[in-house]
Amino acid sequence: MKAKASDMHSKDCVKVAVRVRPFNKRERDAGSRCIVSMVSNSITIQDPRDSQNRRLFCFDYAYWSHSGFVRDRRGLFVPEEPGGRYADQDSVFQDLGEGILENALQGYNATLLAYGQTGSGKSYSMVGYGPNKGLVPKLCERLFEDIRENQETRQCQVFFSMLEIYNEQVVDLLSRVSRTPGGLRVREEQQRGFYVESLRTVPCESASQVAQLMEQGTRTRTTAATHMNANSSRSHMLIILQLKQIFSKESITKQSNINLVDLAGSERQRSSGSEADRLKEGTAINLSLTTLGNVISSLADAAVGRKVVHIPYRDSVLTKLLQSALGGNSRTVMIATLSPADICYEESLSTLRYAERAKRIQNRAVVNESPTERLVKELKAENARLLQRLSRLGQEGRRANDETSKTFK
Ligand SMILES: Nc1ncnc2c1ncn2[C@@H]1O[C@H](COP(=O)(O)OP(=O)(O)OP(=O)(O)O)[C@@H](O)[C@H]1O
Repeated sequence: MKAKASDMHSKDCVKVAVRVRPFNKRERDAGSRCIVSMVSNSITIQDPRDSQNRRLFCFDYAYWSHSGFVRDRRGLFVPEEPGGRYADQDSVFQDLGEGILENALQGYNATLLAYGQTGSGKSYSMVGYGPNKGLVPKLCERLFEDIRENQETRQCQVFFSMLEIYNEQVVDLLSRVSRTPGGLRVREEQQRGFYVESLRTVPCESASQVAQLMEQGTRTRTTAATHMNANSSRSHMLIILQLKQIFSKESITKQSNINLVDLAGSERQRSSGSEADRLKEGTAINLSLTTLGNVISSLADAAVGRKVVHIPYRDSVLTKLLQSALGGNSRTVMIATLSPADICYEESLSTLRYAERAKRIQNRAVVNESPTERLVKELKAENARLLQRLSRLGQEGRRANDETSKTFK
């Protein structure tokens, strides 16, 4: 549980995973060809117009979820045969979700970002559909299991928030009151960094309570999208789990934030709306994603020693809220999702390039132990050391006295 000192100041590269989904109906109907192949952690994409043009990428994890699966009696997509290459929700969780949870339990902030074009499998990986639960519900189940198993050694509090960023406006997906015109304000404090003012944070005691809140949030998101005549795949969804752990015996409090981010579809937005809508979308909707790309590029350049004067975090709401996740105090994982189809070549190649840049980002995560508690802990240790020394000196003093009195007898 305790982070090693060497861990606390070392650089953590953003871990990147790529996942390829099965063909969808449209792709099957179009007789699409699979242009993506994977061997271990490397992935090759082939230009459908030029078979000699292949690009190879290597990532921390590569998940083949395109073929080799069956639907079992429970409705779960599982490998056709034991040990088959199909990566199911469980294996993705074991690699990515367990690590995120472990980091949060150690006191690190942790972030998981899903990036990819609309319909490439972001929501499937993050939230899941039906019995095929994704990373977020599985992570919550494991978190509350861990809390129950260790309730003798620590007390835990979990707070849940869910928000959406659309057109650079923040919408609280759990708020019971009507939407604030212009959205909620993003503020900055020196210690805390950027945060959303008046965002509802709900204390939670079980994974099922979190699941209910997520359902409520998803409903609000769909309604909001309809209300704004928008498509929810054009907004960014951010779930924040705040975890507070109190270790009374050691007088330590650890606090960590888990950010779970389902980004807007990364494809170039083609608006079917009015001229004014198109203008607005061209600037505001893409602004957060474009800025995210710029932040990632600048950080990737900085990581390879290029001179970078300015990281443009402040240019969009999303990058303000993700500042600590990108180049800051967080252990961050990105899952980039791909369609395997030839008709999606351009978008898939651009996702892979984006993911490759993200891989170079270096963060500096630290364990968030409460300083006052740490001080108490340090003072207690110092006190114990002094008492021990005093008692040793006392014994030595007594022995010396005894020796002196012996000499003078
Ligand atoms: N790994 C997978 N295995 C099986 N089916 C998948 C997988 N990934 C995605 N799918 C299916 O592909 C479809 C599109 O996936 P999903 O809704 O997750 O895309 P998305 O990227 O979140 O899209 P949007 O940006 O519109 O939210 C869904 O029907 C989903 O069930």
